Amino acid sequence: MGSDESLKLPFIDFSSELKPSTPSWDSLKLQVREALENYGCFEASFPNDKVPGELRLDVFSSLEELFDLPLHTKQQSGASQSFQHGYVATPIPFFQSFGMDDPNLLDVVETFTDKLWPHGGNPSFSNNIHTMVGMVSEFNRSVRRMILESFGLEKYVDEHLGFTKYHLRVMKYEAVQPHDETELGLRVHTDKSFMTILCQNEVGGLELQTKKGEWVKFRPTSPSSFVVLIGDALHVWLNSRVHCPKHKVTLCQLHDKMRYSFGLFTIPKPEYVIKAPEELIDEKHPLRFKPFAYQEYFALAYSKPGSKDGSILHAHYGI
Ligand SMILES: O=C(O)CCC(=O)C(=O)O
Ligand SMILES: [Fe+2]
Repeated sequence: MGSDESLKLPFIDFSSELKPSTPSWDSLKLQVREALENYGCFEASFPNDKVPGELRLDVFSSLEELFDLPLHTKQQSGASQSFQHGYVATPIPFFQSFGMDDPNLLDVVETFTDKLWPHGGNPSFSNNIHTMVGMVSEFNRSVRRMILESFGLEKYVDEHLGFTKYHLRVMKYEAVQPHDETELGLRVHTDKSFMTILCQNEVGGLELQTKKGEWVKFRPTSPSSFVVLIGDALHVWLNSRVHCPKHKVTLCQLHDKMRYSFGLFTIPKPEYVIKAPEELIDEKHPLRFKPFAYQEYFALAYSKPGSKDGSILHAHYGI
């Protein structure tokens, strides 16, 4: 099915102060819940004092610098055991990515940077990435608190926030010579995370599928927007009360610019057992998934090629 050009992602303006128990917080949390129930995602916009436009530009120039390194240097960041870690490159279209666990820790980012720039590291790269991760992860904690509050699950907030870690993936997409007008940059999948927050440079391409099955192209309303989306882990933990959107990236052949994106994935700690709280289980909402340890699902999802679209989740754990 093609995308419906008239559809837009829900848009939420986060310019007010994000302080729990304030009227603006309570209004935002209802908007967040409504967007996630129907779309599983939304566009979040921030004023310049929260995520400065210059920081965004600095992050994208740092990514250009990173992907411009010679191939053998990029491979030194650690061989990839899975799509998740180290450097990955695929030829058509030319897609490259780097994955890093715990990017919220400055020494982890610096160790990564020192491997790639062995003569003195690259302090501005480390600072740009680490600062952006800090801002996005703080925002992510607020959104998850809003979601739990909106379902009356305040008592789980500390447990939920405490059992998560972060993973960063940065990507570069390059369209190759046309076979067709558009081509697939990243195939259809759901994220395995609790939540993912993405930002991209000015080159579009992200498409997400709504609960009704329509594909929506993400066209940012403002250049300072992020996309927030639900992954399998939160979909299961919330007993399917929020949608988990399949998504993909398509590239327009006519675009001669590179597409860069930055994704911060909030993931459960490996041993965390994902089990819906009893408050979300009733006659109208029977338990939808058997509980499982996150590492078990993660290993399963990455062991079977072609199983990234969420079907394996339903096949193994669906009730
Ligand atoms: O590049 C993008 O905008 C999307 C990336 C994505 O969906 C992923 O890494 O899981
Ligand atoms: Fe994704």
